[in-house]
Amino acid sequence: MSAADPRTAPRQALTLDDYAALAREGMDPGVWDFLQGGAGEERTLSENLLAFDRRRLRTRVLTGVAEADTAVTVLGRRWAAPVGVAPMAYHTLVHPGGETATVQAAGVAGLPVVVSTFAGQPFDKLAAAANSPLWLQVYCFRDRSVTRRLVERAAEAGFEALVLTVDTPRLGRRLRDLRNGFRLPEGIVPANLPPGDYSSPSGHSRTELDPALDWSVVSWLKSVSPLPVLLKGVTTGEDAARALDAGADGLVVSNHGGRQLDGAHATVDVLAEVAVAAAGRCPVLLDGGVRRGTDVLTALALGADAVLLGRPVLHGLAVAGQSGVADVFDILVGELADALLLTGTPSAAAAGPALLSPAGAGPVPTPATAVPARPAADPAAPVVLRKEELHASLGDPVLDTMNFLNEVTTRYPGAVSFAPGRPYEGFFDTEQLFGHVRRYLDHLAAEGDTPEAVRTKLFQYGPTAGLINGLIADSLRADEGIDAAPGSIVVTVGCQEAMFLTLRALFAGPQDVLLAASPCYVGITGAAALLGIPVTPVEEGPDGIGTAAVEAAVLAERARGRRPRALYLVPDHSNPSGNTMPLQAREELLALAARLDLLLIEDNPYRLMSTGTRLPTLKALDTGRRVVHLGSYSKTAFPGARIGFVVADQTVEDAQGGTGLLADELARIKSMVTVNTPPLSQAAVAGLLLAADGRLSELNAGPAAHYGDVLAAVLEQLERHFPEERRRSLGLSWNVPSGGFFLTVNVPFRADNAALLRSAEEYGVIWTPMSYFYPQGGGEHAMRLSFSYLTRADVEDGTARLARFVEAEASAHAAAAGTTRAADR
Ligand SMILES: Cc1cc2nc3c(=O)[nH]c(=O)nc-3n(C[C@H](O)[C@H](O)[C@H](O)COP(=O)(O)O)c2cc1C
Repeated sequence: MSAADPRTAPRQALTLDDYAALAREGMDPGVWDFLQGGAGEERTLSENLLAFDRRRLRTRVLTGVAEADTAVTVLGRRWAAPVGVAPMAYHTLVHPGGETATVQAAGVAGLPVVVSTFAGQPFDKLAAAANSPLWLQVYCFRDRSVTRRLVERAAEAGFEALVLTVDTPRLGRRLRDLRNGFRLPEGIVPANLPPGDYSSPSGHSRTELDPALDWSVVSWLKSVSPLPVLLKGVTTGEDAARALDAGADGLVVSNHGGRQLDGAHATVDVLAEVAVAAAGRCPVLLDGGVRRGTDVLTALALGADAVLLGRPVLHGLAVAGQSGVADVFDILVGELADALLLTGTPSAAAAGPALLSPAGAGPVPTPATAVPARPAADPAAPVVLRKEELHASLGDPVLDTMNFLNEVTTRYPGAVSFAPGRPYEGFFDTEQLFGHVRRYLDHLAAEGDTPEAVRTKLFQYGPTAGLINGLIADSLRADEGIDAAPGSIVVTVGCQEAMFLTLRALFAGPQDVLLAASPCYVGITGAAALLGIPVTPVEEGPDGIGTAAVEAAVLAERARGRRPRALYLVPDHSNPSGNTMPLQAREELLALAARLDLLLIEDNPYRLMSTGTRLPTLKALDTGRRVVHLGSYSKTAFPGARIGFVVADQTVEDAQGGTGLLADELARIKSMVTVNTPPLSQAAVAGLLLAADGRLSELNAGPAAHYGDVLAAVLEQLERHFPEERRRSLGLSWNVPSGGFFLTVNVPFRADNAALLRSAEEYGVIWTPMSYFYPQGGGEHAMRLSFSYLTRADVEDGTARLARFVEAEASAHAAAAGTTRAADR
């Protein structure tokens, strides 16, 4: 099949793409299409390449690295570079040397080969030619005895591992092959399978491959072979976790080179998710689109232990047999060595996330979107700024999370809205505001301030850390049992500024990650995005965030070479879920944080607005000063004041041994952000605190009862419209928060923007898609209902509308599912 002149090929081919071009020249077009093509419109196929193209590496200089070591160890075996050969059927199709030539080239390069179930040459012949590890790729047949025999043959030949392909219940729709009516040429048959008709790969896969595999296949395979089992085709964190539970010894992040589901993600885009879930417990490999040494390094930086190379190996083989494959390896490994050296990375094993852009692994603009130089502007024309020239974080979708919701709310003013997390306005009284300020001014006078001093306090720039820190400290002691010195408190412009200051101070470099409860309040993920801080979600359950999940996330991040610096959480009546952590979970989390040297950022705006027993805050239980406590007066006083605060009582020691508090550092940052929090606002809140002797809980007993009553109304109405039997048959459920402003309703259909629009337009009811609070995916079948802004009457009306909407969506969903099932039959 190879036609290009092998003597000229290596001279002409300087890159793997050069090899592809040469291979194509000499190949039968039908074979080329079979080899090169992907499924459907080949969007995933090209995305595999584009996703690498979008990434850029950070280079460190003057590192003293004169030569980089490309070697790695995988499953206890040394590979000369983090590169292996991906399993590909029928190497004999492109060169008579077939798999033997590939294996020989790999042996010389010190790289492993994963041999396909559909290899064109027998395992024992390959083993005899091999000088590096051979693994067997396994397809599981309907007739398990065929699979079993295959595996046994490989083990007998000395293969070292099994790679079970899990993304192929049947072959993807490869349109090029369908159009070409592709059939394997005579003589091209699998050498390690029983005789049969293999001429149509897709036809054969339909009749022979087991389409109904489940996780039990892993234990079955392990029961018939002592070899380690890797799963090829895992592309989500959830499946990675399941795979490890099922006993997998390794994972290959793969979309089959874009040959299965067209529309699947590029593998490099999902690699980090899988690597985090694997948490260093097993090797993680990646294939798909690797064409350059920098692609290999990018994959390592995102958490891969090694990559597998697919089509380029067949290109090299087609062009020049064993020497072509050898040249492909030389080019790729040489490029990798260059990339290591030029980024200042001493070895492949040392490659980590710091090699990627500061936002972690965020895509960088493609050349197509790069900004061209602009012609000199007409000096008289008003300036027009280009979005691409503003800071890249402004493109982060989290910043637009609420845009659509706001748009819908404006467009349907008559709808009942379960969306805003605002306090109820019935308790606000304009006149009282003057009373609060007056009370604070009287307090200052009683404390000995002269009228001039009072005037200065109100009218001048004030102390950056705040004016009313003493009153806040008293209130925290009276209400929360938190013993915080006034000097450890910084009064901020809303809690949002407190988050911003805290993140800025604590996160030192690209290796520092923020763990955040998932689902999560968008204010914190937005602040992290603006500051370029990577966020790793930690799943929250009905009892809030669990220690096992936190520990797994911390270990996973450490395995990737990153430092989990702090965990952000809302322990009481969380936004958005409404869940509350039990006391024991709080104590366990504090113990874990101490053990893992993790800081906790506790945000707790809703607890004093809730009736019933209040559990101690994390800060009240915090004997080791691990908790940075964020506070807000937006719910307990009024949001227009924009008063929040942070208790940051951690000691900070400088290189000379001098010490201060984290609060001092936060104040230094604040001095360059908002300078000080408006004194008039502080005065209004202080007056309120004084009115209640610091006990906001007492002052808010009325509003808290109101919120409790509205929450009860929502629960009653949901129950009325969906009694137990009905909701069970619909697949509907909701949580029962003990307070706060929110609850979660799980629905049997996708609660996305399209559904929200139908809900507003046809039923006059608005809610928030829960997926907004999962920046990395999740919550697609849940909605957040906020009730704080509503009255009982609103709730009755709104829930009736919501019930009609849910019933309609659920039956449309059931009808669609029925149609699909019928079509499948
Ligand atoms: C011609 C060809 C045959 C393949 N045969 C198999 C196979 O038998 N088993 C398997 O698990 N994957 C198979 N694959 C998928 C590869 O193992 C791998 O996932 C993919 O080629 C990697 O992408 P890349 O070609 O962009 O490097 C095949 C791919 C190609 C191109």
